[in-house]
Formats: sequence, structure tokens, C-alpha cells
Amino acid sequence: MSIKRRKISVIGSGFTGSTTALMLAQRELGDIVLVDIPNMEDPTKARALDMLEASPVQGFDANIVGTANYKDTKNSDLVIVTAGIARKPGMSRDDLVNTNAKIMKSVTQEIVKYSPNCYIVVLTNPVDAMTYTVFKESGFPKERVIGQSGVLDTARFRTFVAEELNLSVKDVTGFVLGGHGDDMVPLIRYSYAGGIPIETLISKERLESIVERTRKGGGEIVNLLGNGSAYYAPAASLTVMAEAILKDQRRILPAIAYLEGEYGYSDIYLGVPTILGGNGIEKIIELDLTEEEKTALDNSANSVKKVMEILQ
Ligand SMILES: NC(=O)C1=CN([C@@H]2O[C@H](COP(=O)(O)OP(=O)(O)OC[C@H]3O[C@@H](n4cnc5c(N)ncnc54)[C@H](O)[C@@H]3O)[C@@H](O)[C@H]2O)C=CC1
Ligand SMILES: O=C([O-])CC(=O)C(=O)O
Repeated sequence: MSIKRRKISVIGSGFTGSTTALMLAQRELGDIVLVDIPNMEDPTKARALDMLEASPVQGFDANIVGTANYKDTKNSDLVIVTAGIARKPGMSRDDLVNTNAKIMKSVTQEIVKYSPNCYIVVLTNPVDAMTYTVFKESGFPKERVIGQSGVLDTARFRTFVAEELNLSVKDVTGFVLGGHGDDMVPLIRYSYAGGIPIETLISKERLESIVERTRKGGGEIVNLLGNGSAYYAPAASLTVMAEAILKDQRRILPAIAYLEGEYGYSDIYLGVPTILGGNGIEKIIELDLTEEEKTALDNSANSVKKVMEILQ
């Protein structure tokens, strides 16, 4: 019997793609193929080689190659899509829709051609609509096309709660639902520190400001960077999702999933709590929401629908 390493292709070798490739390799989740457009081929090869040369120092076994040829992605188990443009200060994620939708279509055709059985995780913004585009273009079952927003948005929320309480981030849990935009829905009622509801530990006013900072978390980094957007926490979020799928961990993680009636929405990709495992999205968990929470989720879903209309 021969046991082979898993193969993971990362499309886009920019800030998020490169950082994700390194994190995946450091966790020995598989061999990595980093792909970019032809005029980025040499820098992509250089980044991959540079990462590979870190492997003896850090002691991880993973082959890492850079390429502009999709043939090299053949038979990938998992493909992560980070290709496209990022926003600059003053822009919203939705401003990227037309450019990135075209990129999603061409990238998806190449993915499907060489890896018809893979799982796809999409990062490119506006990510709810871009995940929908990849789903439609791929013809894959919904379980195998997943978008990343909630792990990152929840990580930001957990960071701010842990800072507020001066506690370990390890003990803080939470859930952020909805689209990956400024009207995302951090669910305070389902957030805990060491099993204690955070509502009993933090004042209403402070919680409101944590929710607001979470909603604008991407923009906070865009404004500080001046040219580009966040990449360390997004890459860490993609890595945790990849690990859940490749190791069949059946983790409860928020992910952008295709909804067919769940939470009252249909034919839309939106951030919801899921069980992520060896079959991709194995289940969508439907939480009981208060009227106020459901109204907030409706607003967020409507914003995603507006962006999807631009795509029609
Ligand atoms: N969903 C989320 O939580 C997050 C989403 N993002 C989004 O991820 C995307 C990537 O961000 P960064 O890596 O910072 O951007 P970046 O500009 O550093 O890298 C993007 C890369 O994609 C490449 N690319 C463009 N067209 C391509 C194609 N057809 N095939 C292969 N590669 C192609 C570019 O050459 C570039 O190297 C952006 O749309 C950004 O908004 C970023 C952070 C978090
Ligand atoms: O804000 C952006 O443009 C990138 C992103 O989605 C995030 O960091 O949450």
C-alpha cells in the first residue's frame, strides 16, 4: 500500500496566498502548489522556493512549488482561491465585484479541468458573491464549494473580547454570522469566556463597541496598511478550514455555505455555523435567533443579494 501526501493548490501568490501556503506547509497538511498569472511566474516560483528553504530550519516536510501552469495543480485534494484584487482605503469589498468575478470564472474553469473531485475554499472578495460565482461556474455539489469569512470575523471578535477581559484568547468563543461586510452579525448571546456568557462579564456599551470594531475589522487594517488588506489572520483562518476538511475533523466553524431554505434564505451563499469535515460542509447548524438577531441577519443577507444582482 502506498500512502501519498495530500495536494493543496493555492491560487494567487499575493499576500494572502503566500502566507496561507506557508501556514499549510508548516502544519504539514500536504504538498503545496502556488499558482499565479504568467507575468508573476518568477516571483511565484521564488516565493515557493523561499518557503521550501524554510522547511529544514523549521522541520516541516512539504513540497512547495510555484507555477503559472494549471497543469501543475492536477489532482489537487483541496484548492484555495485567493486570486484577484484587494481593496484600498475608501473602497468597500463590493467595489471589487466586477474585476474579481471575471477572475473567479477563469480560475474555476482551470480548477475543474484539472481537479474535478477537489474541495474549493474561496477567500477572494466580495467573498459571499465570489463563492456563489465559483459554485455556479464549477458545477460542483454545494458541500465542496465553501467561502471563508466567519472564522476570521469570529477571530477578530475573540481577540477584542479577550483583550477587554484580559483573558487568554483560548478561552473565548463566539459566532459571527451573515455576509462578510460591515453589517455582519456577531452573536453576543452565543459567545462565552471559559463557558461564562460574555454578556454577564462585559457591559452593554463595551460590547456594542466590540461588535462595531469587529464589523469594521477588515477596514481598520486596510486603513492602517494604506495599500492592501489583512493577510496573517485570513491565512490562519483558511488553514484551520483546510485542516478540518483534510483531517476530517468535523469541527463546528462558521463558513460561507450555500443555503436552500436554512435561516429562511435560498439560492445564496452566506456565513452560517457549519460542521466542516472530510465531506466539506457536512451540516448547516440552524441557531434559534431572536427577532433582533434575525432582522440583523436579514439586513446582511440583503446586502449580499444586492452584490449578487450586479453579477446577473
Ligand atoms: N474573505 C476574507 O476574509 C478575505 C478576503 N481577502 C481578499 O482576498 C483577495 C486577495 O488578497 P491579497 O492576497 O491581499 O491580494 P494580492 O494583490 O496580494 O494578491 C492577489 C494575487 O492574485 C493574483 N491573480 C490575479 N488574477 C489571477 C488569476 N487569474 N489567476 C491566478 N492569480 C491571479 C495576482 O497576480 C496577485 O498575486 C482580495 O480579493 C481580498 O479582498 C483578503 C483577506 C480576507
Ligand atoms: O477588508 C478587506 O478588504 C479584506 C478582508 O476581507 C478582511 O480583512 O476582512
